[in-house]
Amino acid sequence: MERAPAVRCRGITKYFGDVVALDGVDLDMPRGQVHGLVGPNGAGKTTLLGVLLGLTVPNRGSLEILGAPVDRVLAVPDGVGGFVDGPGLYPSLTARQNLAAVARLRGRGIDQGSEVDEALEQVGLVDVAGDRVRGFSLGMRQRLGLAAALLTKPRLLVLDEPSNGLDPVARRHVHRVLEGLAAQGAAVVISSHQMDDLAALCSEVTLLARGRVVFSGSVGKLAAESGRLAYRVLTSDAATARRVVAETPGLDLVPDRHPSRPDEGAVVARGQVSAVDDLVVRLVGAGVAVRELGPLVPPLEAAFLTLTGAEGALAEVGAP
Ligand SMILES: Nc1ncnc2c1ncn2[C@@H]1O[C@H](COP(=O)(O)OP(=O)(O)OP(=O)(O)O)[C@@H](O)[C@H]1O
Repeated sequence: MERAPAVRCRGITKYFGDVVALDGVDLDMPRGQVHGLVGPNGAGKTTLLGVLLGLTVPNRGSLEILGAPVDRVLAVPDGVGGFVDGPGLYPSLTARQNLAAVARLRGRGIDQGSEVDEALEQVGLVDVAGDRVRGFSLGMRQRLGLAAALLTKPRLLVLDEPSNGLDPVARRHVHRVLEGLAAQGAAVVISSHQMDDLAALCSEVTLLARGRVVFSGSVGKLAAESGRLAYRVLTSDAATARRVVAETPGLDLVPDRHPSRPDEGAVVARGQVSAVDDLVVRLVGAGVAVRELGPLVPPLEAAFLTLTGAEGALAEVGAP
């Protein structure tokens, strides 16, 4: 059983009236990893997370969680924790009282003292443990929701936009918690619109569009499938660099449409990674120093725009 993936969806379909929110989703999510769900607004991410949390019953398809088939009933499957659409919290109770309430409700042996303190510590809320949640910011509520989920020691943790409202320090904190959980063998599934979060955290991502899986696999594979990206190259000699780009097979020189970053020495070249490798070798051979080199649009974002049919947005940044 432990060998089974954390999640196995086959043909999961969900309608809301005439709207097809999920349209035959086949998906495996392994244990011991953070798996990202990404897609445009209305793609079906929250609906899928709701199915995993037992909040939404699909119309068709089969679901296995942690090796066990899930019945078509509204119930949190064993070993699963998390939340969608924000954590459910009691505003008039303090952070510690909220967690103690979770411990009592979901309990089975959760210590209302030490384990609650440990969860508060993990999400960095010890200093405000005695404050009422009514006065909490969005980011503090998000972290308290995460602490509540951690208390139940989930083997599958499901979170909708976990970085929503977090400042950079809190965001790092949450990343560490999620990575730690995955390192201990749990599966973590998050949805996010923040590509840098997904790139930093996720071993694998699933891209949903109009309720269908359009890609599922490693971030590296997704970037490779996005094809020819535009790279900005800052060198010691722009004129020679332009000539070398023009001479390098598989590369096109494209206008830098980022006038807000006026680097006289920068050129923008579009092509596969292998052609860009070749360019660097040729530049050095021509006595031109490469000072900076990077994709104009991060590969994950480029893949998102390409695979969801939003190439127009890519064209705006010189990467058609
Ligand atoms: N309870 C509901 N009743 C009716 N329609 C719904 C309901 N929940 C979701 N939908 C519809 O199902 C589709 C998928 O919605 P969902 O919230 O899963 O998308 P999402 O990818 O999470 O979007 P976002 O990025 O905006 O959060 C949308 O067309 C949405 O309007």
